This record gives sequence, C-alpha cells and structure tokens, in this order.
Amino acid sequence: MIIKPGSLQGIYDITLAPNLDHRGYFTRMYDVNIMTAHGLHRNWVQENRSFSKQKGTIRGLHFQCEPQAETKLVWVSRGAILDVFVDIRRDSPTFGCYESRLLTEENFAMVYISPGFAHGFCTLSDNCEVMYKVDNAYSPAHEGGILWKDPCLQIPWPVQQPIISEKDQRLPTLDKLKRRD
Ligand SMILES: Cc1cn([C@H]2C[C@H](O)[C@@H](COP(=O)(O)OP(=O)(O)O[C@H]3O[C@@H](C)C(=O)[C@@H](O)[C@H]3O)O2)c(=O)[nH]c1=O
Repeated sequence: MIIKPGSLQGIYDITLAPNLDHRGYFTRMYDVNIMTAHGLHRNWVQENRSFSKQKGTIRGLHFQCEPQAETKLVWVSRGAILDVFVDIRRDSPTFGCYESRLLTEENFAMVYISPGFAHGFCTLSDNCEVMYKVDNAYSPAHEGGILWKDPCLQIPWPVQQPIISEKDQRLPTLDKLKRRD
C-alpha cells in the first residue's frame, strides 16, 4: 500500500499493492498499522456501497457540515469513475480549487478525502459500484452541497447532460453558499 499526499492539503492517493499469482491476486484494502503510521487511521463508522446503473451519472458535490463533517476513503469495485473533490475550507489557500482522480476496478487506486472538501463523481461505465468509508454518521440535517456545474468551478465533467438526482440539480453554487452563511 503506497500512500502519497496530493497537491491539495488533506487529499491522499493510496495505491494498493496486490500479490499476484496464477489464481488472481490478493490485496489488503485497509491496513490499520500503515494508515496509523501516516496519521490517516480514522474511526470509520459507516461503509457505503453506491451503485449507478448508467454511465454518465453524477452524484455530488456533497459534504456534511461540522460537527458531522466526514473523512471519506473512496474506491471502485466495479466499473470506473472520475472522482472529484473541491476544497471548501474558507481559511485554505486552495479554497475553491478542485482536483479529480480516475478510480477503476482495475487500477488499485483509492482516494482519501479529509473533511472540508465537497465530493462527487461521474460514472464512466454502466453498472458502476463505488465503495467508501466515512468517519461520521449520516446526518440529513448537516448535509450540504454545491452544484455540479457551478460556473465558478468549471469542472470539466465528461458529460454535459448527466443522470442526476433532483436534489443535486437544485444545489447552490459555491458563491451562493458563501453568501448564505
Ligand atoms: C449518504 C447516505 C444516504 N442515505 C439515504 C438518503 C436517501 O434516501 C438515499 C440516497 O441518498 P443520496 O441521494 O444523498 O445519495 P448519494 O447522492 O449517493 O450521496 C452520496 O454522494 C457521494 C458523492 C458522497 O460523497 C456521499 O457522501 C453521499 O453524499 O440514501 C442514507 O441512508 N445514508 C447515507 O449515508
């Protein structure tokens, strides 16, 4: 398991190290000792499995407000996604900046997203399954979000007309979110 900090502070790229043999492979998906050594072990309280039927589905961009803000550890067990995270920490020098990662069932890549990021993804294949651990309980009262096509962010999503929930279509832009509080 190789862990590298990303260029946005609080993001870590984790590459799994599968043991290959004639049967296939074995890989550790989580190692408490390695994660602790990097200061990244958390009390994961939920493990979520998200299934999207169609390529071109966008979920996001979501976060939970304090005190229910979440760390997320995301990987793909089936298909492929473009995973996107936006820095929404007001005191951060990279506030409003985003990055993306390709996560696929084959590339052994995971992304660790600290609290203070809005998170979303676009499916790049049909029948896509995304798995993620979170270190805080789901709390609808603390849910927040940013519109996927926020013109200020200019995220180059691979689709123009995604399959998306009604809730996500109504999310505010980062600018409106800023003015509201
Ligand atoms: C996230 C979540 C949803 N739900 C319920 C609420 C609702 O009835 C149904 C679907 O919820 P949503 O539409 O919010 O699901 P979804 O759009 O997949 O939300 C997820 O998106 C990705 C990008 C994230 O980063 C996650 O943190 C989460 O916000 O599942 C739970 O019971 N527990 C949970 O932890």
